[in-house]
Amino acid sequence: MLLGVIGDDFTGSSDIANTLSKQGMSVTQYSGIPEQNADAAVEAGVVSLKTRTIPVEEAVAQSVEAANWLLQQGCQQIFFKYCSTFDSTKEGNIGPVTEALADLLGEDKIVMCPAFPTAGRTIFQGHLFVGDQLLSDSGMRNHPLTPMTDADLRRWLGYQTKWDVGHIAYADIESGSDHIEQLMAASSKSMIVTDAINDQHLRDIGTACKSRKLLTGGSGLAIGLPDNFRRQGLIKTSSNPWHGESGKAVILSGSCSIATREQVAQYKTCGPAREVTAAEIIEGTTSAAEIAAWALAQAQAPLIFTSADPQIVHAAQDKYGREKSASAIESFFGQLANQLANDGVSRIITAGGETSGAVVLALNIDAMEIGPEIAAGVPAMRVTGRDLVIALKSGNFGQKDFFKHALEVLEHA
Ligand SMILES: Nc1ncnc2c1ncn2[C@@H]1O[C@H](COP(=O)(O)OP(=O)(O)OP(=O)(O)O)[C@@H](O)[C@H]1O
Ligand SMILES: O=C(O)[C@@H](O)C(=O)CO
Repeated sequence: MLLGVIGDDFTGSSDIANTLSKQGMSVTQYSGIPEQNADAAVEAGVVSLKTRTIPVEEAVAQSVEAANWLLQQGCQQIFFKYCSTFDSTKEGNIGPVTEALADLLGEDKIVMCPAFPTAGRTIFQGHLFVGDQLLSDSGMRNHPLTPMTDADLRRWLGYQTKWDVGHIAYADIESGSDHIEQLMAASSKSMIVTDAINDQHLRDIGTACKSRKLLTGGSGLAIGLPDNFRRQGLIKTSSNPWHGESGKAVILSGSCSIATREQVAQYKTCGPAREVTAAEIIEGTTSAAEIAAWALAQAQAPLIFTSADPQIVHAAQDKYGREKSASAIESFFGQLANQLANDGVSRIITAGGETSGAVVLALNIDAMEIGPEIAAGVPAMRVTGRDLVIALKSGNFGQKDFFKHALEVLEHA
């Protein structure tokens, strides 16, 4: 294994696995830290954790353990993947996890670059944009767990770390990889926010970081990394033997992002859909078994969703508590997925990082092989050793008809 990635959620992990696979690396996504060694053919291993919103100490401990496993597999470089919208609170976890990984690896200049221009996330003068809006003006200001109320990455990261936070601005990034490499070499110990508004910027930053032991960012930053290994003759050309599954399918959506709510609304016009509320789950007026029975009785792939508008989410959080509502809903989706897989469902689409993590963990999935891209940042995946294909959609990703399109790719491609 050449490159080791630690993803702070499961959809983000499949996002970067998709990027690396498209750039020609042989990639496997692991669910949690594997107990065994990786297959020798794996060139990039992505360890998916569910650490984005757990307490800082736990996120740090799990990330360090994941890094140690990846180093044992021979990785030359570690990439800490977080969200392209920098999802975190003022307390962490991005800063503290980066500090701990830097200490482990002996790295003291670390790029912090969540930019993902393909999905409309760009960084300019240290500020993160979603399309033409500042992050703090975008739907992310209402995120159920990590409301992003400040677009200045330097300031937000500054709350989370004792390290100095540096910045390489657009004009320097435009000057290319040698210049970026020199600026990094000349800087003192720091986490360095790098502007990036297009893929060439990300390629140049990636090239400039060829000798760095640790990088951090969104999947966009990974675009230039396979070439660093390819130039050293370390990447083998591998074929990607993907095949889909034609059996029963289900869509599970716990994401409350604007994009997902639009996708839910669209799917409701053409397929069976059932909303489950936080109150029904928490007060036990419905159950995973009941919803599974409804799902299995549908002629077309059913959508089960808790996705709701911000005012509904806030009302549930005020009544039951933010953590309690999130964990009850996540555990509901986990039980539901388990029940449906036991009943023969072979295509599962999930929306939302936390939701996807809960589902993959409940299904006891060890590893997933990366197949064709369904939408930017979302690959079709095959669960290793099982007749099960899966797509984990990040909350903000995908076009309006994503669910219908994903069902087709998982079946036919
Ligand atoms: N109706 C609801 N009321 C309260 N909380 C909800 C409701 N529906 C979902 N949630 C919770 O909101 C959180 C949504 O986070 P999730 O990571 O799944 O989606 P996302 O943030 O849109 O996706 P991503 O992390 O990929 O951007 C989950 O913890 C989920 O359980
Ligand atoms: O970077 C992104 O936006 C996604 O891969 C993600 O992490 C969402 O959970």
